[in-house]
Amino acid sequence: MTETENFQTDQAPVVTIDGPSGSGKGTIAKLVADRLGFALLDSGALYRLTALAALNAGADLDDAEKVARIAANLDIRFAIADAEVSAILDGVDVSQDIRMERVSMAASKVAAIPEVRDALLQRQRDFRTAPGLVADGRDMGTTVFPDAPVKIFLTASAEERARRRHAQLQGRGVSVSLRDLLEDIRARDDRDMNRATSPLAPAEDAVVLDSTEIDIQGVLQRVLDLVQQRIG
Ligand SMILES: Nc1ncnc2c1ncn2[C@@H]1O[C@H](COP(=O)(O)OP(=O)(O)OP(=O)(O)O)[C@@H](O)[C@H]1O
Ligand SMILES: Nc1ccn([C@H]2C[C@H](O)[C@@H](COP(=O)(O)O)O2)c(=O)n1
Repeated sequence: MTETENFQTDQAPVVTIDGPSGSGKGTIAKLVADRLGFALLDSGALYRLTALAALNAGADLDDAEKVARIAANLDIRFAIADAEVSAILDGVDVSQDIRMERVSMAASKVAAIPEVRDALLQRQRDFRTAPGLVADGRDMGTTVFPDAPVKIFLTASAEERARRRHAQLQGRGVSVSLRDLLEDIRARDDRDMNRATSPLAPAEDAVVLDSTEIDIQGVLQRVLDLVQQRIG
């Protein structure tokens, strides 16, 4: 890479969208990236891929050193076809597998390991590229891209997030109880917000957007307005 390309990459604007599970980060991040022609980072997918690789290896998820080694050596890539992003682990498309509930819970556990977060930090920063990046996760605005010009903290009530997830799963033909989903969401919120390293929290300079009563188009418009104000 030439010095000029490197400069452009380091300076490329980043829009960070952090928030709890099911608040709509992934949906909004994709729409915003499409509108702006920016690259997209789904940082949760990296934790999910680490969790799946650790489960596949039969690793004890409490073995921080081992799981961190797995995170540091992940053989992954993201492929884009028909506007859909697929996650490839060791050459296999695992896009569906990483969304399974057991992987979600495992991801939340491995994400609490500081050594795993360190191992994934540079990999996330490497997504920054011209003309810009939209990054969604839990610590995009606080830790990974603290200099981002646009930071959103997207939230919604736990009940509404459980309802959305329930509808999403039903749409895919997966039957789960709303009560179980709500419990699950609360357990993940608790773990994500209370871990010692990079806990889920709005950056000081983030705009907090509560989408409980705002539909997807409404949230998208608010984010685009903010991008217009901050980046032009
Ligand atoms: N403002 C909204 N109003 C209604 N439904 C929404 C809204 N935002 C997102 N959804 C729906 O909620 C579900 C969850 O959204 P999404 O997967 O984007 O959340 P997320 O924050 O990325 O979750 P996770 O962190 O668990 O990956 C999806 O079915 C999505 O279509
Ligand atoms: N920057 C991030 C992204 C995700 N995580 C954790 C939080 C979840 O428990 C898990 C999966 O994320 P999701 O795909 O649901 O967004 O990974 C995190 O700690 N930091």
